[in-house]
Amino acid sequence: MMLDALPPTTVARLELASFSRGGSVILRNIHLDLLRGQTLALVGPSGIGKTTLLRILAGLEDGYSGRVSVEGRVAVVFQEPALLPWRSLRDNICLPTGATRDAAEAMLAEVGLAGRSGDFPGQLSLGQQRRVALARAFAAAPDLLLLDEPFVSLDAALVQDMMDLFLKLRDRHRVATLFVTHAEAEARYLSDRIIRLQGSPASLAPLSAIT
Ligand SMILES: Nc1ncnc2c1ncn2[C@@H]1O[C@H](COP(=O)(O)OP(=O)(O)OP(=O)(O)O)[C@@H](O)[C@H]1O
Repeated sequence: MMLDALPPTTVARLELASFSRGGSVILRNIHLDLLRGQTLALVGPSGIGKTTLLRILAGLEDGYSGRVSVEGRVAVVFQEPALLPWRSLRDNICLPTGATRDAAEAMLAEVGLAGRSGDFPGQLSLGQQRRVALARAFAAAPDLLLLDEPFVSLDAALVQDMMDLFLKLRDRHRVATLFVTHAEAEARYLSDRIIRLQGSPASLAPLSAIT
């Protein structure tokens, strides 16, 4: 949704007065800007509303008061890779993004899956499927990238590989990123700024900068 023109470096602006679910206020008074080429990490305890905030930015939630302004395309990477099992890796990228076959294969090569474009998701490990999900997100040439715990349950070496891969793609595509994580070490490694959600999930959840 685009309501007002944003400053040129601002890809998305959230001005949330409140969001309620099941009669409880989950989020209140959250204002943030996401800037081109920058990564904002969102941390906080389980159940506080991190995914909800990300979903509001993605346009997947209504029922909030306030406004969300986004300039351009949005791509989301959830915890689960959410690939179509009956489609090849190439089709998993081309169909949702409109990328050409060549572009999809080039993106798969970028994430270390050269020559695998005709394979199916079931032939891949979870870590490899996550790479495809990241490739699919960047193939959409997003202006705003929303990552919801994309490295959870991967081993430490693979997390490091995935984080370095993300940094390479982010810098090339100059995307604005919101990165939701429990892992503050990941947040520090990847982001320009870290923000934390605090407070009871059933009441106010003010946001405060910690870096
Ligand atoms: N589909 C849903 N229906 C009802 N309540 C929900 C739903 N999804 C989330 N909630 C509730 O909304 C609140 C915020 O959930 P959310 O998933 O945004 O938290 P989170 O900080 O992302 O948690 P986690 O770190 O565990 O993923 C929680 O109290 C949760 O129980």
